Amino acid sequence: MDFIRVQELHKSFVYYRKEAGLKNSLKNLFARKSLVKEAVKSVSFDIGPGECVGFLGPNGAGKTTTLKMLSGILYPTSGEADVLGYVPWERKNEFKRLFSIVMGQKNQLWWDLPASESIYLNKCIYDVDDDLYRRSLAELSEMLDVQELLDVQVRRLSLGERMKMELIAALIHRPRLLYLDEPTIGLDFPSQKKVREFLKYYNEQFGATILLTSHYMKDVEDLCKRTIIINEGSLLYDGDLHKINDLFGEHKIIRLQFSEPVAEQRLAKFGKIVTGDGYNAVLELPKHRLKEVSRAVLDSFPIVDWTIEDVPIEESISMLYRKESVG
Ligand SMILES: Nc1ncnc2c1ncn2[C@@H]1O[C@H](COP(=O)(O)OP(=O)(O)OP(=O)(O)O)[C@@H](O)[C@H]1O
Repeated sequence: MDFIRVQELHKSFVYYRKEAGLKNSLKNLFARKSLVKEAVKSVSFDIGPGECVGFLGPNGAGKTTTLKMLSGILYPTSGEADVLGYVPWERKNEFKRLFSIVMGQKNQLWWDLPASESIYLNKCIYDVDDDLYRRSLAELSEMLDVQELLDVQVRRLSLGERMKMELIAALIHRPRLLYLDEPTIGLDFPSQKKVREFLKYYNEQFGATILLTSHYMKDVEDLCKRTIIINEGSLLYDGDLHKINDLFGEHKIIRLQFSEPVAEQRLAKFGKIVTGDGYNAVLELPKHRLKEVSRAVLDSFPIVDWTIEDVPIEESISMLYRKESVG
């Protein structure tokens, strides 16, 4: 049975344009111009139990709007969703106990109180029994290495420490489903890594299902085998993250370093020059030309070093955003 089933989900926002100035404010009182933004357009997908799925798209693609509908914060304009057997926007209490949503850009903890107080409040709201609460708090705070900080006022914590507390508060009732909206935004690399390791542990240890949005590709590469990509509200791709490269024909990258400058015109006949500054160049070419081009390049230029790599996944995803749809 599917854990999340989304069918033709659609969300339009009606909003009003308000021009600046007192005169325009008065004019708006009598004649407001309404505009419609279609944030999510007939999106459908299924997610199975225990899956960890990356939910990607450029700014304004409709990711947060979709997550808000799937957690019952927003009503859709049309379409259906079944999440763990519930219709999210009916907001049944039993449903609310089964999931958590963590937003990297929003603080859900009490700012002036220690994180332990907000965590305890969630224990009471979710009616977590004392034994499970003690075990979960000890386990989660140890995993995230923040035991010493639980009793520090939230406003005195660093961004990374606060995000770890947000995660503990969100997971104290052991939800089966976790929506994560940019959980590593603004964190330094060690904190990003720690949060990723922790999410992996939570997914594996408790079989939790995770739907993750992030603009850091490393988050998605480390955690999610499957990726759903949307742009301008429409679904563009649903599948294996690393198969995105195949959509554009298999290409490879050759990275070259020369002992003396090489003119770009001489390189151009071997492939598309991605970057080049005389002493270094990056060429992109179809995989079937790899052998022939490698040999020719090695014979023709004063090579100091060279490597062959896959096209970076970010590059393919940007190409996907620029295309209207993929057949
Ligand atoms: N309440 C609202 N009223 C009008 N338009 C809205 C509202 N909320 C969101 N939008 C618009 O809907 C579109 C999708 O927004 P959404 O926040 O879902 O994007 P996103 O994919 O999460 O983007 P980001 O990566 O920047 O967070 C945007 O163009 C946004 O301006």
